[in-house]
Amino acid sequence: MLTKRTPISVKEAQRKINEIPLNLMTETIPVAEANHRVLAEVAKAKYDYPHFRRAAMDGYAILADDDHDFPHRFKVVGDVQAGAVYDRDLKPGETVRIMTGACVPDNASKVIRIEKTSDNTDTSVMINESETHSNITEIGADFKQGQTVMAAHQEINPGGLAVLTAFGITEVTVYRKPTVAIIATGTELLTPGEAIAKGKIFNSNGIMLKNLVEETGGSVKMIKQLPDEEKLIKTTLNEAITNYDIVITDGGVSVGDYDYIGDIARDTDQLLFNKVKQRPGSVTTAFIKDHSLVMALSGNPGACYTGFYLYVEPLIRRYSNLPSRIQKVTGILAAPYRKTNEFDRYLRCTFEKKDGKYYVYPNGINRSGSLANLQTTTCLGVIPSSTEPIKVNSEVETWLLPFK
Ligand SMILES: Nc1nc2c(c(=O)[nH]1)N[C@H]1C(S)=C(S)[C@@H](COP(=O)(O)OP(=O)(O)OC[C@H]3O[C@@H](n4cnc5c(N)ncnc54)[C@H](O)[C@@H]3O)O[C@H]1N2
Ligand code: MOO
Repeated sequence: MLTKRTPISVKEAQRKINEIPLNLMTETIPVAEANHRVLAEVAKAKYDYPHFRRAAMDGYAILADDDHDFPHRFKVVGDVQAGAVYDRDLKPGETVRIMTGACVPDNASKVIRIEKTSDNTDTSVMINESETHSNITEIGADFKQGQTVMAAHQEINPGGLAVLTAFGITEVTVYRKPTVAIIATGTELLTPGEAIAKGKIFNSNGIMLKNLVEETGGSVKMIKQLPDEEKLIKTTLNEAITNYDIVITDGGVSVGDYDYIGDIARDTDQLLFNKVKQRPGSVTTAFIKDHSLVMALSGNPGACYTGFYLYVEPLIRRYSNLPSRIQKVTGILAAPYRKTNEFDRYLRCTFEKKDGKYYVYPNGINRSGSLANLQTTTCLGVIPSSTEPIKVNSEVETWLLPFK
């Protein structure tokens, strides 16, 4: 259906998405499943870490009073491997043979490395010289009891999992991932595995959107591929809206005869926008229904990809109380781009960093309907609308894309 649409700026469209109030929810999950989840509460040290005086070297523990006049023969009164404890005090002239990671006797002040000893037997050892370091890691060297081991709102990584596990923590409270439905529309769409046929194409946007959502931190709960049938699209869209936080559609959002998503958006009472002053993806549309955001991206692969980064990536990150991972820098357009644009163009580019400057190169075919450069694009260069082609070496706002 053809109706007049009023385009708004990208900034305004982003503002509208950014102003959607989110009901941030948390959930408690096993630490073993928490990699890349975002901690919602601070994690504190349950005890000092390490919680016992730990040998940092394989060697012999001695008293401070015996730490002089080497070489000096010591009586070996024990053998302490990691995990074991020698729970008596050392007496003058005594030592225990001790391994890295083992608990040092309370009154010992140093561990002399094995390399500095000779004539070792089960009952005696000659210690030839002292050490400048104690070779003992004192109680609480890493963390004192009650200290913050991980601040809230951090994305947990494998190193963080180690820190939490060091305190025997088995569960953490993290932000719940937003649930996402992805609905690709188009009677031309084939499912991978089907035979290619004239006029038909594979649903290449579906797999791209699924993986973009997942690597951003969303949970894809529904994936559909629908022919342009109004009733089917409406029913499926309503089912997705009822059940999920974000519904991403692609295709069918323009003004063509079968562009039903556009029609549905125009009928809603919470339309955020249905045309944006941008290329590619000027048809990008967003509306809210039943607390769910429907983000209707263009079916054109280049526009679908760009639309995800412009609007969906920051929204998914917000569900985890985190800023977008897109890094905005000022780049230098290092190769010609001759096309002029009525709207700002988010040009798919690559970049090179030299002497602290970002040199930005338009990446091959930049048409909205082209997907040739999607694998190799690493940034978007913003080319302002103009009647004149932009000059080489102009400064351009550059968005460095995550996971690239
Ligand atoms: N008369 C007008 N025609 C068009 C306008 C306009 O303003 N007036 N806008 C053009 C612009 S700009 C764009 S962008 C496209 C947007 O179209 P839709 O978002 O409605 O998408 P479709 O028409 O369904 O598809 C466009 C293109 O993308 C291919 N496609 C669709 N889905 C997928 C998918 N899942 N995987 C891969 N490729 C897909 C589809 O086959 C088409 O080639 O409209 C212009 N037209
Ligand atoms: O709005 Mo469209 O510029 O061709 O993607």
